[in-house]
Amino acid sequence: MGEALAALPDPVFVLTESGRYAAIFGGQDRGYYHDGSCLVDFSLYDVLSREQADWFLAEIRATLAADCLRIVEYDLAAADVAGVDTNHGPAAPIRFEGRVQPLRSSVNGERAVLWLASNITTRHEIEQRLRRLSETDELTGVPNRRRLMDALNESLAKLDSENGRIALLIMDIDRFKTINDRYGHPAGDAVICAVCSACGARIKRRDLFARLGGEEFATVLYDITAAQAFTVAERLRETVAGVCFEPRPGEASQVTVSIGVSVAGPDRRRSHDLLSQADAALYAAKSGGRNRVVLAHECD
Ligand SMILES: Nc1nc2c(ncn2[C@@H]2O[C@H](COP(=O)(O)OP(=O)(O)OP(=O)(O)O)[C@@H](O)[C@H]2O)c(=O)[nH]1
Repeated sequence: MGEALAALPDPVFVLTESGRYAAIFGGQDRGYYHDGSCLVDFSLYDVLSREQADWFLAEIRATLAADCLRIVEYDLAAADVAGVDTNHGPAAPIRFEGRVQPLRSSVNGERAVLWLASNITTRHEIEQRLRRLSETDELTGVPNRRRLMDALNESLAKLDSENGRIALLIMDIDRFKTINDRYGHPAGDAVICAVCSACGARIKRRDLFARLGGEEFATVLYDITAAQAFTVAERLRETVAGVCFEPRPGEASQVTVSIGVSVAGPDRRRSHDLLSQADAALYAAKSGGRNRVVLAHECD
């Protein structure tokens, strides 16, 4: 039986309620795991940083309290664990999936869990790459509509109703169809990319600039008043107007944008409302002559 447990591909730890390694089985593949057998009889606090040990202990206790299997994910490098031989096993941090199961009988007089640690680094990297791809606009490399909506919904959910200060800018290139018609679709694409990089460079790191699709973009500005949001939108409008592109060799051209601005407040906390207000303001900017910024409240 002991031989069968030792042959398990993934390492299995018996960890007690006080955070002691009571036993370790399996995890034989040195290409995938380090040898953790030296940890037996040590406490999590002997071999890990306080922060990491606190996290493991909290998970052990949460599993004992829930009295059922729990699945957790975490990063851990051999270098983070005192006593483990870092020469035999992966050098980089490993992404682990921990399957944590309460044990029915006590171990050394304590309640304990079985902690099965599986190396999911490759799967995790693929998941991260797919997530990045699903949130990125293919043409420009900036965040796409999905990423913008997720960020907007997340921040609106956290917004304090008293001090709600998030602005949404929707920006559309003026008479973009004429660029495509006159110079061709690839030149139109180049203009879209130029607008993205010019605007992306003008907003703060904490804010988000995204391409909604076609020649339409959106910006979420955090912790900002309506007047400040209007100023940022004006700055973006001027920035785009100052961008020179060369649709044909030796031929310089410029584009302008119209921008609608809406601001989250106690009565405007749903992303749908913010979007439709900013859209209405954008429409007002277009019909007011284009190359301008309109604040939603002006067209209420
Ligand atoms: N090159 C390029 N063109 C696109 C892309 N997506 C949408 N378009 C074009 O963008 C143009 C948008 O035209 P309209 O919606 O009529 O608007 P507009 O000409 O910008 O006029 P206003 O918005 O009223 O100022 C259409 O010709 C679309 O084919 C894209 O990814 N690349």
